[in-house]
This record gives sequence, C-alpha cells and structure tokens, in this order.
Amino acid sequence: MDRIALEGGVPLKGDIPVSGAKNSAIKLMAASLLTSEPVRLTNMPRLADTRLLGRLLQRFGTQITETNGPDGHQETLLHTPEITSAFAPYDLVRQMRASFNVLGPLLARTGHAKVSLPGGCTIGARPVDLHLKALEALGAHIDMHEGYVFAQAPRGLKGAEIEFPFVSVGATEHALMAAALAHGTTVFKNAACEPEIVDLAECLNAMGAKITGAGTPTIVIEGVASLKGTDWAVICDRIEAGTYALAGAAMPGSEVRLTKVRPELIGILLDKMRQAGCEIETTADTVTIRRGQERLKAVDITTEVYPGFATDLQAQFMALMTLAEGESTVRETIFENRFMHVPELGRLGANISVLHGGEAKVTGVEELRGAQVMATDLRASACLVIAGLAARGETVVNRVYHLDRGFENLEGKLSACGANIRRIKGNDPIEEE
Ligand SMILES: CC(=O)N[C@H]1[C@@H](OP(=O)(O)OP(=O)(O)OC[C@H]2O[C@@H](n3ccc(=O)[nH]c3=O)[C@H](O)[C@@H]2O)O[C@H](CO)[C@@H](O)[C@@H]1O
Ligand SMILES: C=C(OP(=O)(O)O)C(=O)O
Repeated sequence: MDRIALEGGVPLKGDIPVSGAKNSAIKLMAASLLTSEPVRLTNMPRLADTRLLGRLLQRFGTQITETNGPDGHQETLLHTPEITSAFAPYDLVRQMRASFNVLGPLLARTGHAKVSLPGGCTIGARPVDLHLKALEALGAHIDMHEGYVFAQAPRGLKGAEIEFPFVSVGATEHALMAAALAHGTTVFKNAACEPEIVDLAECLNAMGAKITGAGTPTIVIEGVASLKGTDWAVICDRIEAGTYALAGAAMPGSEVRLTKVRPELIGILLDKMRQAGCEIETTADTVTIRRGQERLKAVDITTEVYPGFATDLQAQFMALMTLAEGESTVRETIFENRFMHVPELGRLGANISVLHGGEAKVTGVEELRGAQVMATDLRASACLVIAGLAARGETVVNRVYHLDRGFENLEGKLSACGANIRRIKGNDPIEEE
C-alpha cells in the first residue's frame, strides 16, 4: 500500500486549481444510465472512485471513453445504448457508498435491479432506509436478502409525494434520478440542498428532465418518458477547495490562491477561517488565503447540512485548530463516528478529547511533531496531511488509498506550492522496514 511522506514546516506559496467534485461526478455518471444516448462529462476528476464506478457501469453495458480535455481535465463519454445487466455485485458496491445510487437509474430504465448493499467511508452506520422508502413510494417493490436489494417496477415508476424525515444527500439524489423517468409528478419535501444536488438536477434537465426547486427543500419533478444525451461540466469540488484553503493556512507565512473555484460554496468555512485570523480575498472564481506570522485563534464549529459547515471539512478544520491559541469545540452532527482522526492527530502531539454526543474539545498546542499516522477515511487522510504540513519533522501517512478516492493529484498540487511531499509506492523498501 502506498504512503505519503511529508516534511512539515514549509509555508505554502502558489496557485492550486480546484478539480471537479467527486461527489457530483459519481452521481452524474450514474445518471448517464437513464438514457440510451451518450453523455459527455467534462471537468472530471481523475480519482479511484470515478474509475471504480466506471468499472461498475461497464458491467451494465456502458461504453466509456476517457480523453484529455483542452483544460487538462479528463472528459468522460458514457454511452449505455442498452442495459445488458442490472446486477451490481458486492465486490464493486462495497468499496464506495455512492455506487448504490445505480439502483434507481437501473430500475427506472429496465424495471428491475439487483444491487448489493453499499460500503464507503466507515464514519457511521450509514443505512439506506431513506433511499429504499423513496423508491417504494415511487412504486418499486423492494426485497432484501443475502446482502442484496432486489427491486422491481415492471410497469414503471409512478410520481409521488415524498417527505424525507431528515435530510439525506444520497437519498435525495437517488430519488431524483428515479423520479425523472416516473409517470406523473413527484414532489420532495425536506430535500437536501447541497450544490451537488443542483448540479445533478441541472444535468438531468439538460437531458430533458423537468425538475424545479433543486437547491431548496422542495423539489418538483414532472416525469418524462425518456431522456437524451448531453454535455455537462462537473461542478467544482467545494470539499477539495476547502481542504486546500485550510492547507494554505497551516503554516505561518503561507499564501495560496485557489483557482477554478466558486467561493460562495465554501462561504461558512471562509468565515470561520477569517475569525481564526486568516486573511481571505475572493473573486468570482478564485480564493486567496494569506496567513501571517501570528498564531491562529481557536474557533468553534458545528457540522450541518448545506449551507452549514460541511462534515466533509470537519477533520481538516480540526487539524488547523490543533495549533490555534485557546480551546475550540468541534461538534459533528451528521455522522456518529467521524472522529477517527483524533487519535492519529494525537500521535503528532495534538491535545484533543472526544466527549459524548459528537463533541470534541481541541486545546491548541504550540507545536506538532512529525510521526507515522494512519489514514482512517478519506477526509481524515486530508486532515493528517494538513497537520503534517504544519508539524516539525517528517510525517508519514499510511493507507493513502483513502486519499486517492477523492483528491486528484494531491502531491502534485501541494508540491507546486513548495510542500515537501512525496509518495512512497507500496513496494518501496522503506515501507517494508
Ligand atoms: C458520495 C457522497 O456524496 N457522499 C456525501 C454524502 O453522503 P451520504 O449521501 O451518504 O450522506 P447522507 O446525507 O445520506 O447522510 C446523512 C445522515 O443520514 C443518515 N442516513 C442516510 C440515508 C439513509 O437512508 N438513512 C440514514 O439514516 C446517514 O447515516 C447520515 O447520518 O453526503 C454526506 C453529508 O454531506 C457527505 O459527508 C458525503 O461525502
Ligand atoms: C464520506 C465521503 O464519501 P462516501 O460517501 O463515498 O463514503 C466523502 O466524500 O467524504
């Protein structure tokens, strides 16, 4: 398994281009199953998750062509003239939660599907009950045995009113794709409002769907008989952007400019960073982060659904707070087990106690020192990289396959800003020591 080694203590200086969003790209790829015509996705991030989903889609009969776009980003052409199999096996679905979202499109297009229960980051129990209830409300018959969901709707799906008992990004997206091809009108209440939902709804509309209200809690979908192909540029990755904004604040004297970004998507994070003492300037598509020589101040955060503080940035923000002056409280309200980075930050010398009820107290220390640490999930890995950038000496992050799921060319982007970071390949003798 690969590792990342970094020598901390170097201020970052330079530009970091933000890639297309993983959490949008994978849903857009799944949405391409809804049409027999080609869908071309541009601004695609090159990630383990998009590759893995590509392999899954190929099993259903999707032809995939990847090319380099004029802007250096990948373009992916997905074409599923016919669904040749509606079976998603455990081995592929267990590796990534969002791959479960192929169920709705397969069902809407063919009237049946057999999909394994999903895996993904182990940050909580993460059931799929809301996904299944929404598909049932749309008229699907659902059975579950041997770890698989068997879904049937031989006469097609029917529009319905669906009130989500609490906000779920995945369930909203899943039901949105299925409802696009249902007979009649579907209304969602208490839908998720994340920018990736808007990206998906707008792409579906470009494919001929009739969706209004995406980005608000009430979404109305007038089902259509079929969808057509389209060209669609994946929205920028607000979590990647936020991660590099925080990396740019890790060392005194840093100045990092994020490009190809929509600053409004990380508004709350930037406010918190300003409160902590960072200087931040934005234009329509850039964010510049300047960190002076002073110590940052402790700031509290509570994770919330969009537009609140993103749970996917909680670990990275905590990394910054480990060196801030004072005590900050980090409250995680979305996932019940998303503090696995805490003991790893402790190896670097951070002083954090996890309290009951999804709360952690971070008491800022004067210095972190490099150590061997283990990446436990995707965003926790990024948190360890940020802490490593600020630590004295060498930090080695093990199990970086988590990082490769969601960060395109992380070492390249950070090295371009002066970071002393390198990948140790799995068969490198240092790893065997
Ligand atoms: C691939 C992708 O886009 N992943 C994102 C998506 O995950 P994901 O779509 O899995 O997150 P959800 O919004 O669905 O989960 C929110 C909460 O609802 C619970 N829940 C969800 C569905 C369900 O059927 N039953 C249920 O109980 C979950 O366990 C969690 O506690 O949104 C999360 C919240 O912004 C992000 O952290 C993830 O990065
Ligand atoms: C939790 C994440 O991914 P997934 O939902 O695929 O596990 C994430 O992107 O931070």
